[in-house]
Formats: sequence, C-alpha cells, structure tokens
Amino acid sequence: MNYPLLRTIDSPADLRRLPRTELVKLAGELRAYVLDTLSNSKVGGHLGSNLGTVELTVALHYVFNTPEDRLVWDVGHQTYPHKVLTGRREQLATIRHLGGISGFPRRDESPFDTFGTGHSSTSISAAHGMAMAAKIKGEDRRAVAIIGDGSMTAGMAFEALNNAGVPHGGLLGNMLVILNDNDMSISPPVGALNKYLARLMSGNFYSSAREGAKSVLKNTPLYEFARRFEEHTKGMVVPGTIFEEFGFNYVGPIDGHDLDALIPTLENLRAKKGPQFLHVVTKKGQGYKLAEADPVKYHAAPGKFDPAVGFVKSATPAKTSFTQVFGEWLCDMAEQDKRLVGITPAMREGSGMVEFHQRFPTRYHDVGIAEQHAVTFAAGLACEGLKPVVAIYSTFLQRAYDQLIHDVALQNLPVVFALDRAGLVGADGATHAGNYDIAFSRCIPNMAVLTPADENECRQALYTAYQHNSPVTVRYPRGAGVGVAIAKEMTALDWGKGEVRRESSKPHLRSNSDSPRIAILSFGTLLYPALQAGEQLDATVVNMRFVKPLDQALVADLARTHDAFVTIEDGCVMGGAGSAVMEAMQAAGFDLPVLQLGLPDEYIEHGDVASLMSACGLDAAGIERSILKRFGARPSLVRPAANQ
Ligand SMILES: Cc1ncc(C[n+]2csc(CCOP(=O)(O)OP(=O)(O)O)c2C)c(N)n1
Ligand SMILES: CC(=O)[C@@H](O)[C@H](O)COP(=O)(O)O
Ligand SMILES: [Mg+2]
Repeated sequence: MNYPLLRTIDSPADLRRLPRTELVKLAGELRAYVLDTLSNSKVGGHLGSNLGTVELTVALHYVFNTPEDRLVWDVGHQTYPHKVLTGRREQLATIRHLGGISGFPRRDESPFDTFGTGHSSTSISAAHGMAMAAKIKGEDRRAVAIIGDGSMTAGMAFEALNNAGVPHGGLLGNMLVILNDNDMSISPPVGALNKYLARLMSGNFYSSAREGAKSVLKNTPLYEFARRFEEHTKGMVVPGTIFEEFGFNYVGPIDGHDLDALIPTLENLRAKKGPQFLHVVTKKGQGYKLAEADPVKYHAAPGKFDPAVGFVKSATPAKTSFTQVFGEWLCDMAEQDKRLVGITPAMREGSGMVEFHQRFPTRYHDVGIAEQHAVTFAAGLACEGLKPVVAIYSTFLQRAYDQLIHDVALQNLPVVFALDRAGLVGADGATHAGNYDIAFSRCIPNMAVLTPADENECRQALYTAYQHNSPVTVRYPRGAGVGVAIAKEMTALDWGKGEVRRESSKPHLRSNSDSPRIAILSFGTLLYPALQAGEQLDATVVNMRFVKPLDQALVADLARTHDAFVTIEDGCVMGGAGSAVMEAMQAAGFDLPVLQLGLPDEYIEHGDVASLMSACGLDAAGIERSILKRFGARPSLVRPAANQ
C-alpha cells in the first residue's frame, strides 16, 4: 500500500486543509501504516493502543490548533499515530531502535510532544499546569490531557482532577480531559472505577438519574430552573458523574472511532471555557481482528510478524527469563506457605504472575496502576502476619518511595520487593530503565538489597528474602541470564555473604610485582562479563550478592590482599553498590584505589541492551578496557589529581 493521502500530511496544518469527508480515508491509511510499520519492525512496539487511538488522534489535530494548543498523552505508548501526523511519518520505522525516535513523547523530539511521558497518570497534572500557565500569562490556548481508563486508576490522576476542577487564585484553566476508555489496561482492568465506567457506558446511569430527578421536580418551581440550567443542575440537584462532582463539565460517552461524533463534539468543547471532560469509548486493537480478539497479547508486538497470522508468544522460550524464574518461585513458595500474598500494580503479564493468578486467585492482587497503594497495602498485610511479595518494575517503584520508607521500612515490616527490569531495559528507554533502585533503597534503614548474578541465584535470593524478617529488594534484569541450571530445591543464601569466584594468581604490588593484583567486586548479572575480564587480566572476581548488608569482612579481606578494587553494577554509579564498598573501606581505614563501573550520571536512550551496555563499557571488553586504562601500569595506581 502506498498511502496516497497519508503521504500528503507532513504536519497537522496539512491535515486541517483536508475536507472532512477525507478524514475517514486518512484514518484508514494511518491505521494500516502503523500496523505495517510495526509488523516490519525488528524491535516491535505498542500495537493495540495505537490502533485504538487513530480516529481520536486525527480528530484532535483537526480540531485543535496544535502545537499552540497542547496535547498531553498519558503514558505516551499510544502516540504512534500522533508521531506520524506531526512530521515523523518516515521515522516511524525507527521507533524504539537505537538512534531512532522514542516510543514515547519527548519534548526534544518535536514541538508537538508537549510533555515527556512513559510512566502513567501524569497527563492531567501536566495539562492543568499548562492551562494555568496560559491563564497566568494571558494566552488564549487550550490544554488537552488524553488518559486511558487504566491510567485513570492512579491516585495521581484524581489528585489532578481534584485540583483542576475548581478555581485557584481566582483562575480556572481552560483544559479538556479526554478519558480514552477501552475497558483495558495491559491486563484486563480492575477495580471499582472500571465498574463505574462500565455503568456510565451502559448509558442507563446518567439518563435514568436525570429523568428520575426531573419527575421528582416536575410540579415544583425548581423544574423550570432545572430545565433551563440543566448542565448546572445535573451536578447540583441530581447525582452527576463523579467527574462533574470534581467540577468538570462531563460529555459522553461517545464512540471514539466515529469521526462524525468526535469532530463536532471536540469543536464544541474547544469553544468552552473552564475544565471540560470528554469520555470516549474505543477498542484496543481496533481494525485488526487478531488484536481486537486478544488485546492482552497485542498490547505490544515483540518484533517482525505477518499481520495475516499474527505473532506467537512462545510458552517455552529458548532461555528462561528472570521474570519466569520469579513466577515459578512465587508459585512454589505459595504452595509451601499459605501466608504468601502476591501483589502487582497492573503488571501481571510483565511480572510473570499469570500462573500465580490462575492457581492462587484469592492470594493474587492486581491493584491497578497504583504503585503507592501497592506498597502500603503490602505493609498492611504484613502488619497482620501475612507475607506480601510485591512484584514491581524497578522504575515503577520510584513512584512509591515514601511508602517504601515511611510505611514499610520505618516499621521494619517483612515485605519482599521483587524488582524486575532492573538496569537498562532496551527499547522503552530512559523512562523505564531501572537504574536507581540500588542507590535509593540501600540508604533506607532496615532495608536489605540483594543482587543475584544468575537465574538460579535469583530463585535462591527470593527464597532468602522471603525468610528474612525485614523488608528486602531482590533485583533482576529484563530478559534471560546466562542460562545456568535452576535448582528446584530452595536453599537460603548465607545472609550478607559474597563468594569469591576467581582468585588472581598475581602477587601483591606491595611485594614488588609488575602489575597490580586487582579484585573485581561484582553486584548482579554483570558477574559474567566481569569473570571474562577477570580471566584476561588475571584478577580476582567476587560475586558480592548483597549490596546491603555488605559483606564487610570479605571487603576487608580483599583490601588486605589486593592492590586495587573494581566495583561493577548495572545501576547508577552515583550512590550505588560501588559507593557502598567505598564507604565500607573508608570506615575501616583502607586506602585502596577503586574504579567504580556502572551506569553513568546521564539518561541512557532506547536501543538494544547489548549495544547500550557496550556503549557504557559494561560488556567484557569494556570492563577490561576500563581496568587496563586505570590500573594497567603501576603509576595509575596513584590517585588521579582532583581536576582530571
Ligand atoms: C506508573 C506506571 N505504572 C505502570 C505502567 C505500565 N503500563 C503502561 S501502559 C499500562 C496500561 C495503561 O492502560 P490505559 O491507560 O487504559 O491505556 P491502554 O493501554 O488501554 O491504551 C500500564 C499498566 C506505566 N507505564 N506507568
Ligand atoms: C508502556 C509501558 O509502560 C509498558 O507497556 C512497558 O512498555 C512494558 O514493558 P515490558 O515489555 O518490559 O513489560
Ligand atoms: Mg485502557
């Protein structure tokens, strides 16, 4: 297909020049183009949500004066059609690839990407800020937040509604919230809000409430008042929708695939002042039968596939992923211990909890996109003697930092945090990278931090954490490890103990050898490239396993017997595991040179993990290079000058 109409659209200005009658055709081409591009992509991307927002995107850019009017897309995983219509049509093929465009909106990518996203439920706050800024600056423009029903479940979305629906400082922003209700999150949606939205969609709730109220008022002076000021009274006299109670003018639900409904409704809403709310109903995967039938599977496409047959998500992939290790451990542990409760903030599939959900439905809790609640909910369960395991991506635990400290750690409650997607995650890029959890969790009193090196150690580390009577994080990366055999038996690791995996045959420099005797202290899965580098350099290599409690005795022992240390971790260097080693050495009075390897103090873009790790010098060759550069010759053992 050569997309004759789509090829003429290089910006929304081109779109607005089209007669309205052409828009349906354009939407058809846009949908086909997204599907065609993603099915030919090596990297894949978020498919279902993008197919579902085609008409909405066309209508928004048609009606609103973008980028002067601000569109803020929640999560941003549904912005592929938006990217195509805003000058990035040809670049769509590079989406999520190394050096290509991002899978999420980025302010530095386009003026049409008004707000960077990736994590959910931020759009109403940001759009409210933009609308308020326009008021303060006296500018006449609109801000629009487009948020999905899944993302709407987060507390933050309601904090924003609560703030945006009433004037403050005498000012009320001109903003529109569009609830894109496809009755799906990544997994099927959960919670009371979902049930409420279903009732709104059934159409009976609002109309019967309104009719009921009218008949009650019929012969009273209030009836005429109510009739003439119906909009006002539906919030005041009859029970309005929850969104009206927040101060928004609620319109909908309308069909989000019907341009003849969308365009006039958006035109009306654009003309209105103050907080507006439009409820649109869409279908995840719209227009692609396979995705419509299985929106969970088609949330994201894994790479190239034939649209005619779809893709297969292999039940038995070549290598066991860390996520699978966790999922199997969870089921095994749950079988042994009835107190175990598994919690996920809306990431059942990604966290490997599908089987646990099937086998232990009463002990499985998907709390929606509500990381803060997930953590404090776990704290409550732990108070009552249950054993909560919170399965959460490292990046999403950032949302619940205060809950981690204040609700869990301060009360020393035994909650296990299974931190998936630790370190770089690849195609999702900087928003989803789990680079900070070591640094932010090790500074919390009572917390323990475990960094298993491979699949088997991950299983054993989870078991160890589960036996511990205080909060613990066990972190592991996206995808598979080196492929070691996984023992069915669960054996607790020696608490706070590392293990020497390779011993250098070099003598001490202090005993006048030619090159320094180096100890590489590795935290997590980088142990394996570290072992390769250690082999080349004849260095000692240690699998530290625990960032906290750190094996101080082992560190002291190594410091006495080596000339230099190298620390390695797949987390940020700043404040990370290497810093923990430095602190321990300082406290114990050792003055050894230390090279800290890990992720630099910058955001790492999307790309395949192997290339990114190599660019960060964290593959075997890079580790070797860095060590040689720093310690290859005797003089480099001297500390570099402060300004070097
Ligand atoms: C804070 C946060 N938690 C979890 C996620 C993972 N996540 C991305 S999209 C998504 C589902 C969002 O559902 P919805 O907003 O309804 O959009 P849809 O996928 O249905 O289009 C989830 C859970 C995230 N991006 N951010
Ligand atoms: C948009 C979003 O946050 C998720 O869909 C995320 O991309 C999932 O990542 P994984 O593929 O690592 O589960
Ligand atoms: Mg949804």
